[in-house]
Amino acid sequence: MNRKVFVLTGNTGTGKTTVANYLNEFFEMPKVITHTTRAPREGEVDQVDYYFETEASFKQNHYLESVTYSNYHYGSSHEGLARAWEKNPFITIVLDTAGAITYAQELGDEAVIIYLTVSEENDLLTRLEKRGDDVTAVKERLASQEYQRDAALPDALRGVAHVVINDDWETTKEEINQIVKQVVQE
Ligand SMILES: Nc1ncnc2c1ncn2[C@@H]1O[C@H](COP(=O)(O)OP(=O)(O)OP(=O)(O)O)[C@@H](O)[C@H]1O
Ligand SMILES: Nc1nc2c(ncn2[C@@H]2O[C@H](COP(=O)(O)O)[C@@H](O)[C@H]2O)c(=O)[nH]1
Repeated sequence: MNRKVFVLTGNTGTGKTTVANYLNEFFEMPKVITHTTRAPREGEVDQVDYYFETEASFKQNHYLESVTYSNYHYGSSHEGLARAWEKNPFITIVLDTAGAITYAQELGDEAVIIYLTVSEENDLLTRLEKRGDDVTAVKERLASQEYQRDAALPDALRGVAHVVINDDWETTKEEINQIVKQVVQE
């Protein structure tokens, strides 16, 4: 069966969730919900934004990959993937670049990697502030090692990932539509 997971990766604020929501709304692609031990932020809902886990419950799942940031675990489980694939052969997941590299290695052609970026780094700060993120937390995130790492396409994703520069949303939608069309026809 031609099943695919569209992996949306890239730095904070580049539009990964926006693209996942678009793919859900216009192509009915369910989003794989990942697991984390960090606490929910204001407005986040368990089993919608994440499966919010304790240290003990996090260990109960079977992970395709997992990462640890600021002492919190994040992981995408085989169970979560299966639940999304039960609904549709085309699904999405939002991951950092470390996760995207693992997906490319483990799933090969089943993983369609889309690396999102912007031309002007300053736009990210503006977008995240507009999104309502706490300004101090945003500045910390933009100064983090993970931010530096995800600011450029990792070597392991060169020639593998579709790179989409999300400056103008209308242009981005067209590029995403083209990628979907190409993948669905494969
Ligand atoms: N092309 C665009 N032009 C202007 N604003 C945009 C564009 N794309 C997304 N945004 C806005 O930028 C903000 C960040 O987008 P989004 O939440 O999708 O980013 P993200 O990559 O998922 O971030 P994070 O990893 O921090 O969760 C949102 O408020 C979104 O509406
Ligand atoms: N490799 C993985 N990365 C994940 C997973 N779930 C989320 N993420 C990424 O982690 C950072 C931090 O997320 P935040 O919600 O605390 O801001 C972000 O880049 C997410 O995309 C996962 O299961 N595996």
